[in-house]
Amino acid sequence: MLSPRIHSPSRFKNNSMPGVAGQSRLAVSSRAAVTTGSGNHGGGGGGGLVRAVVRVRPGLESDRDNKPFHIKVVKGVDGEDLFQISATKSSRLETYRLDACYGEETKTREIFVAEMDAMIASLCQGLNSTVFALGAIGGGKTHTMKGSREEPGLIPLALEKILAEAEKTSCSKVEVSYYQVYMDRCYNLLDPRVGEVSVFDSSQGGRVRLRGLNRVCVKSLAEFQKIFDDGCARRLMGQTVDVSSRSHAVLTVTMSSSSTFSGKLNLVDLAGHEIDCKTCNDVVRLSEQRHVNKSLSFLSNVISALDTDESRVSFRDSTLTRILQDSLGGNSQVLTIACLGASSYLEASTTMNLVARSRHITNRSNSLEDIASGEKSEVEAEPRHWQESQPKTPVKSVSLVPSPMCPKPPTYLRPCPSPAVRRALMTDLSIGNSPKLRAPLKENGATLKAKFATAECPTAQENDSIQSMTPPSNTDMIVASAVLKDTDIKASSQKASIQHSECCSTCKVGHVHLQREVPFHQDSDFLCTDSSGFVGGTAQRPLIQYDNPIYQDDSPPLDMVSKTLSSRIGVLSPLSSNIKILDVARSSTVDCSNCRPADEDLSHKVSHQQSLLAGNDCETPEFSAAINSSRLSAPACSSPFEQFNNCNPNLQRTLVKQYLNVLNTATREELLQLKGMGPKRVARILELRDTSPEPLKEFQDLTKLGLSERQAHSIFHSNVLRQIAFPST
Ligand SMILES: Nc1ncnc2c1ncn2[C@@H]1O[C@H](COP(=O)(O)OP(=O)(O)OP(=O)(O)O)[C@@H](O)[C@H]1O
Repeated sequence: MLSPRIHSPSRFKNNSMPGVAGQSRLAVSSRAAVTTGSGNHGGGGGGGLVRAVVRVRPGLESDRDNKPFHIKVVKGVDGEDLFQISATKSSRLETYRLDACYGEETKTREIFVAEMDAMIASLCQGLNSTVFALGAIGGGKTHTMKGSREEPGLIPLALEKILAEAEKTSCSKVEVSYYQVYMDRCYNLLDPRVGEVSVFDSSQGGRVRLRGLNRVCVKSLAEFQKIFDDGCARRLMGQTVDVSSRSHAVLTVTMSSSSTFSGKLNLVDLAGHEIDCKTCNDVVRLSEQRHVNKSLSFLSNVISALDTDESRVSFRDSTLTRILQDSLGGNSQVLTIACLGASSYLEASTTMNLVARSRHITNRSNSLEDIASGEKSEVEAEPRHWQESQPKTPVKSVSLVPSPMCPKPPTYLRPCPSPAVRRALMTDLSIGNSPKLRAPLKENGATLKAKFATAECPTAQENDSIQSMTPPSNTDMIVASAVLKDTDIKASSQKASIQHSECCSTCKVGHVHLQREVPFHQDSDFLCTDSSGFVGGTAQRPLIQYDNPIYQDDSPPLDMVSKTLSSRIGVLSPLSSNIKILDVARSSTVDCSNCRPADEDLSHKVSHQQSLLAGNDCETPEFSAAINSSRLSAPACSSPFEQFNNCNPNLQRTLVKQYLNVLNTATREELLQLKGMGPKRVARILELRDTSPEPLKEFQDLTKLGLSERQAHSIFHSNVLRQIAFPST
């Protein structure tokens, strides 16, 4: 069976929907459902009309042995019932103030009675409502909304009830439209001939009009079921995990009477969010998923803003929210159902955050009960103490885009660093740069460097427990204290191992891609999209994915980045020394005497660190100066290739461009003077030039000359880099 279990709460509340007095949640079996909240919509919010509930589906055959998380109800400080989702294999847990929780045994009809009866009553009075089923792929959204013949979903149940109500008031007309929003474009599902539906603003008071969307009048459930089934068959599905919906499907039911009112009910089966790297997606799939995740983030922003009664709600950020605008704002009711399957803890918490971001109360990555001894707390306490005593330094170098939507720092978001910073991180992504830190790491049998080099990553299980070990923001301090306390090898070893764990904790499976880690300032608000499209919010979500990393879990980017920046920026060195190095480098005289031995450098760092601790010198080296200094001071003793890697990326690009330019334009004689260019290769270049004026545009184009990549590098190296390093040769 699936792990999530609903622990019955000690008390239940009558939790009524507006418009229907006395509608009781007790209609739902106490064994399977839990309700909390203050009795109004949006129990945790500002008294808005947003209800956030969770439905946990039973385990399927494929979920066997997969117990990624538990859900339980706990008592809040003031005695209220709170929902807690906790990882099975670690002590990570998050707490939300939700309105209800429906367990594995709850039938859709029970949810309908509890949540939607009142909505339909409101519809009859001319109010608009929207129901969203949201969750990861395979979470049970379609089962909840559409259902099956054996267990009809909320859509057929709603239609059944609406048609019954319409019959009572003989003048009411029930019409349905059905469309999908795919890659932010709207398509009619009832009439395939129409194709794309145009969304444009109407001249009447900010309303949105949909040109090409037809409404079909339905009189009986059988009639509706046929239309609906046809529409469902047209919905875009992917084959990645079983059959998965790749678009948001919206069924809009309009109930109107010629004289009095016209209410609208939107029933939305959202596309599932997913961590794209898990499924080795192709380009189209990635793009689809990116759109899905992005639109879900925008929807979450809207829900959160409505829930907290914010004065500005950004409906226009995505097509879906733009279309649904008139059924979300004002006095419309919104019901969000978080459908949780047996996905990972991360996916479950992402779902919860998307649905109930503004109800997110706590987020703990470690729990004292789970810590066998006090050892870890001590290890954490020291860096924290150190951190508190320090001025904020290197991370501010990374510019962050402030988000107007995020009142709290979203823990899963990290801003993308500039390519230069990424490169800098990549080159220095090794704690092993410090011999004193390397020693304890070696002692532990696994240096970070080795870890990264061999691309070893913790397993999912390890990862969860790793994440629970220490809060992310401590690692930088751990690095610092490890450098400082060289006498305390044991302590350093402990700290270094924690640091190592954190650095690797961003991925659960597969390999590590060095470029994926990006700086993250936890004290800042910012808005950033990742490759999978998530935008803003406070959801626990992994984010930036460069090239082809595989990650699954929330990560401590601050630590790793602080660490790497520390080594790159030279934050532990005094400004004066940076300037000195810079000056030496600028003098353009390559002199090995300027390269201080590592130990000397370290002692320098230590002495500066000690002076920092003593509060004597709080100066922070300029980021750019430090970058330059480390780049410029290094090459004296390094190979030309290392120099090339160390030099400014713009310079690298320029050199490559110049080199290719020479190959594209030089005469035959000039080309023959180049190293590695024999008559055959030169002839090939001239041949290529006949076909195109600029045949070599990229470095990779050198393979057109019949060179392997290695040969191309080697020739480039001998022609260009040697000239830089040893101009006299
Ligand atoms: N409450 C439930 N009881 C029994 N089976 C369920 C329940 N919820 C979901 N399932 C089953 O789980 C599987 C996945 O559910 P479903 O297709 O509804 O997921 P989904 O969230 O719509 O996925 P996707 O985003 O990929 O479309 C289906 O086989 C469905 O029958």
